Amino acid sequence: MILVVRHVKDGQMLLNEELFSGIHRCLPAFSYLKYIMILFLSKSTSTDLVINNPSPPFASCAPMMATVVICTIFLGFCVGWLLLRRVSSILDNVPGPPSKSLLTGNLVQFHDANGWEFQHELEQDYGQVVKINGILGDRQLFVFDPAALHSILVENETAYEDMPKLMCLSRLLWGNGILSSVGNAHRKYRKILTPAFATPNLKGMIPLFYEVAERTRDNLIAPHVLPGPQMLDFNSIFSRTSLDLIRRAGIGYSFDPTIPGQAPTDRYAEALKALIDTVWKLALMIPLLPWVVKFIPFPSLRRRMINLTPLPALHRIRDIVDFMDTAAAQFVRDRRTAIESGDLDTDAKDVMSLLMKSNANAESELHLTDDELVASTSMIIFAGTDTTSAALNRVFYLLARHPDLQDKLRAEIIAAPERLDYSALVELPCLDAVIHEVLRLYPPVSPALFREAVHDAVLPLSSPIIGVDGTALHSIAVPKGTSIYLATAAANRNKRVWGEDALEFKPERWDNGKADSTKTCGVYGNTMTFLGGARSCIGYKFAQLELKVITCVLLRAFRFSNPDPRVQWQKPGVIPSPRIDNRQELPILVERLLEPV
Ligand code: HEM
Repeated sequence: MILVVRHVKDGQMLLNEELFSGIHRCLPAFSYLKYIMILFLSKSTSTDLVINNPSPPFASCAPMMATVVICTIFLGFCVGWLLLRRVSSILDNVPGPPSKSLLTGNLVQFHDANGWEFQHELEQDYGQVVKINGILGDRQLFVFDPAALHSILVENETAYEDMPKLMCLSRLLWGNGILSSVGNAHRKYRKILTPAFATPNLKGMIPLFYEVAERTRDNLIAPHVLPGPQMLDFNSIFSRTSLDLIRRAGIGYSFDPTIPGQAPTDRYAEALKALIDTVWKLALMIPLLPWVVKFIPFPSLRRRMINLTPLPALHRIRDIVDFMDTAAAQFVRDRRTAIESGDLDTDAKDVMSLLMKSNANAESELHLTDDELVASTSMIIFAGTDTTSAALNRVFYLLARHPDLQDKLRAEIIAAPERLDYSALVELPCLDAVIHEVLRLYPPVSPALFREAVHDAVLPLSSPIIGVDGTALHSIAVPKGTSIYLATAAANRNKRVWGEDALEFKPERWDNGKADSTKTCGVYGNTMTFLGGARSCIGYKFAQLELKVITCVLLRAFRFSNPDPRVQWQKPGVIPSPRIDNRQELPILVERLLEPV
């Protein structure tokens, strides 16, 4: 599908061997077959020329028939061999749901809009590691055992990689950056990006968060609630707010948010949203990407093929990627010029300014090229936008449904100064508990996090599961190429970690740091929302601070209630979103508490 891009280096493409090695290894044999066909055909041509030696009836068809027979036998052999590989596996003893289809296994149930429910069933009905069926009976694992997650993300991290297919997708969309790199290249990005997210820099970003929060209050909400309580669509408000947050504090460029009901004026916001939706429409083609890149290594040729392919979604992706790429490249050029000419505000606090300033002085092995900076810009915007708006949607939906909790939280906020600094924000106990509990019970990126075993490995288990044959399994042997779903939502609701009330929304569980006795490798408090280990979310403190600032500013000014009862939380892509009749929407009743500024 998204064959557009510029930066793809052939050698970096990895194949999902478990799914593809069979077919891949057959390719030389297919070429051989083609060779035989050519031989037969050329032989047939030459017989035609021997006029004086007439052939018996059907003789001229014989080579063709032989070819067809050989092809059929060979193809049958290949398909049989592929299926045989699936017939028995070392993972068969791991319990899991029956396959729904020979072709797609459980994947449709797992990934459709209501996939959350199916995943919830897995977590309720089976052990902390569940086997599900993939394409043509490929065995995959759904994992939320704390010891197994620790092994995948920390202890034995090099044995597992982010899905090569998704890496390939993100490299094609944005180029080489933190989300699309592995090994040393990834470590380089982490090393140069981490300081931008360190506490002293985050402290400097808080005024930027307030600026955006107050703009949301004054421009997006207040004008609509002047005549009295109003139902407003908070999904669109928070989409604009989260993009504004990342543009202001992430890349240091701001724009005026649009008013709900009017057409959005910012093309970048539209482009980002449209990109994710459109890519998801072609999700079934993602597994083919590493192949496409391998066999069509030239971006210009891939582009020509896209232009010729009559798939409107593909053309849309091409145009969006072009647009985002141009915008990010322009941004990087302007920033570099400003740094070189000394015009960049020395107090600029946004992530990209900090990154580009430190990049200008970085040692050569850490230095990022302009292309890498362009990729980083797009990736930071991508990673920090929909995630934040999904979290804001949940926070305000839950506060609207829990009026007592909302009143308690508002009282805490009103008792504090209007603009809080870093330490005050992290110390408001009710605010801290609400944000932690929302992120625990409803992780915004879930359950769409994948890894693939790059060599044979063993998954340790914190408690044994009972295998299909009735024996207790204390660990699971994982063959190379196995796809693994990191079941973060299931981990966050694991009764063995959180107790019998794990499924309840109870912010008070965070009182006195009760929820904090370490049992998992999550970045804090046993939650896997931001993952753990070397690829954990680099922006997790940034994200929590922005959620806190928005909550403080909006709860001071408004009361939220009565979310539309038709709202359903669905997962059309990787991020669950509120929907009514298949439209993304979150109507909540809002009334003004303060005089407008
Ligand atoms: C509530 C909001 C957020 C959630 C739930 C979230 C969650 C995550 C998760 C689960 C990952 C790991 C993905 C994987 O390895 O497959 C991740 C990675 C990442 N996140 Fe976030 N994120 C959030 C907000 C942000 C923000 C605001 C930023 C930037 C300002 C950000 C930047 C990143 C980056 C750059 C990575 C890639 C890290 C790496 O590969 O080393 N995230 N995020």
